Amino acid sequence: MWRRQQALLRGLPPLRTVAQSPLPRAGGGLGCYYGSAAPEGRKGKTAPLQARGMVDKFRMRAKGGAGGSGCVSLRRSRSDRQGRPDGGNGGKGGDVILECSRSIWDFSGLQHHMRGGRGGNGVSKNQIGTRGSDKIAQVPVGTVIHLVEGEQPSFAVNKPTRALDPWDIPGAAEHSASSNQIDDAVKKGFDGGLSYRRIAPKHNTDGNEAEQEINGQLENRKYLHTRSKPEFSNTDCDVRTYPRQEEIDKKDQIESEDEEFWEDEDEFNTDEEDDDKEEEREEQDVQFSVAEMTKPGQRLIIARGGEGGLGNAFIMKEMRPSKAYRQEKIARLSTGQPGTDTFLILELKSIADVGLVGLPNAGKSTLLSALSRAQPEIADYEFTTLRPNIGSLTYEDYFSVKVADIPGLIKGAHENRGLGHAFLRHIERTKVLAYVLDLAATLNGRKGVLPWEQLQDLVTELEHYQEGLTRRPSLIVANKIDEEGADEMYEELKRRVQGVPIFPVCAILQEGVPDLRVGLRNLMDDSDPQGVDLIKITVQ
Ligand SMILES: Nc1nc2c(ncn2[C@@H]2O[C@H](COP(=O)(O)OP(=O)(O)OP(=O)(O)O)[C@@H](O)[C@H]2O)c(=O)[nH]1
Repeated sequence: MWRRQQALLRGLPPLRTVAQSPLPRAGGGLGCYYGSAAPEGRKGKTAPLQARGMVDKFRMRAKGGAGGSGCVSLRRSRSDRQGRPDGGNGGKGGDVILECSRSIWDFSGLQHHMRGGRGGNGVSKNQIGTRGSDKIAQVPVGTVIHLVEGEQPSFAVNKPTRALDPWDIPGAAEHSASSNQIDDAVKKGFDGGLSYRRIAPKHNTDGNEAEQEINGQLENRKYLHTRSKPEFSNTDCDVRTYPRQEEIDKKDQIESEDEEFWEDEDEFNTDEEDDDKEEEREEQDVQFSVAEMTKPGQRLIIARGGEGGLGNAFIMKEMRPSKAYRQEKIARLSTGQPGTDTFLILELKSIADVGLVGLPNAGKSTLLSALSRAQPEIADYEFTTLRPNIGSLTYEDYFSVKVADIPGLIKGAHENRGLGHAFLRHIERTKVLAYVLDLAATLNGRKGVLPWEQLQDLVTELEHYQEGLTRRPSLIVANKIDEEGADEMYEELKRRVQGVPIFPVCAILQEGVPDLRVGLRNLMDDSDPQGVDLIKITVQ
């Protein structure tokens, strides 16, 4: 479904869906599994080829932690037997954050469900509850986020250290940026309540908006009231009827255990039929590419923690509720807000300047290791490369080019043959394409494909995947020139393919590699570079 929709979006005829395909699923569909990421029941359905493959599409549900409950407490003393409210506000719930990291290759280490920590409950003596812990998941560079349900994710500004976060300091007077509950409640006031103090927004050092009282720190002020006796008294407000701290804790624990969020743990482990239904449903509402993670260290908040509930000290000072509604309002405002809920699809699209494309065994990985310091797996069998490898090529003037070695493509990859074309998404963003052709594929009795036919197959597959992809600046690497008879094959290739530069190379001995480096650089700088045109390839 996913592939079909992508094809439709690109204006191509829809490709066969996974369900229709008689061949094993090769990673195109949403929620596809590879290797260890696959649930038991599904492992048998995948080809052995994929057993060590990467997970480059992933569905994830995230929920911000609930805010802690505000405390309802009275401080009594000998001189004040009725006591006065001193319950602190609840702490904010933790966020769920995606962090871009160079050391992560795919989504195999992620969890399908993530949830921020719950904010701590407020405590007596006007102490604010602790902030819920953030849950951080590391994703690879090049992760694209599609939104199925929920709020748009937002990039986080540089976070303040925990020590500076006012929500972490018990009894701190500042309130969180989006302290909506406080703000709303204060603005609305209580029914029949007295005047309230206005809370003005301010910008704190980390760029987040914070709210602060105009007239100084909350805890430094006296308990202000227009009446002579404290309005909050045992008679006005029977503390026994309020949700006490222990009760709130107990209730919250039960709620969090009961929540559906954890119940549908098998949501992503259903069988293929359910998977397709799910994909169909998702298709209707997916918002594509709502965010992209392109720089290491970048942080994206995908689910926000809820605001903490208000403590009775704050409510009584700021809102001065009327007697009639007091209990009800305090009970409602003291409950922490739930965090936001999102359903996302993560997709990996590597970012590189040059994409090495070739049939299996053409020598792409060997070439990458010759061009850069990358050390991809190299072996004399097909599909050694099961995930894209990226190497960095640095020139004398410190100009740097990233080269991606894409797993081998075969004819019919768009119909899910071989590893399928799932990996082609990794070259969607490359600026330059380098077609690696094996000059020795048919030499010395080998039953391979002739180099110009290799090129034709590759170009056809790329065009099937994305129309116009092959118009990108391109060059040809004629590899394995050291083999017997490869020189003649190279000469024949030059006759049959026009319009793009061809570089004879022996990747294994690094011969011709310096010229190729220059060729790649020229192609990057060229103002009018050429792509490969099928018409300019003579096959017959
Ligand atoms: N003679 C010769 N052999 C080479 C050359 N370059 C690579 N090879 C050999 O070709 C085989 C395949 O090399 P790889 O680099 O793994 O090829 P690949 O294109 O990455 O293969 P896949 O991972 O299947 O996509 C290995 O045995 C290499 O040693 C070359 O320039 N000359």
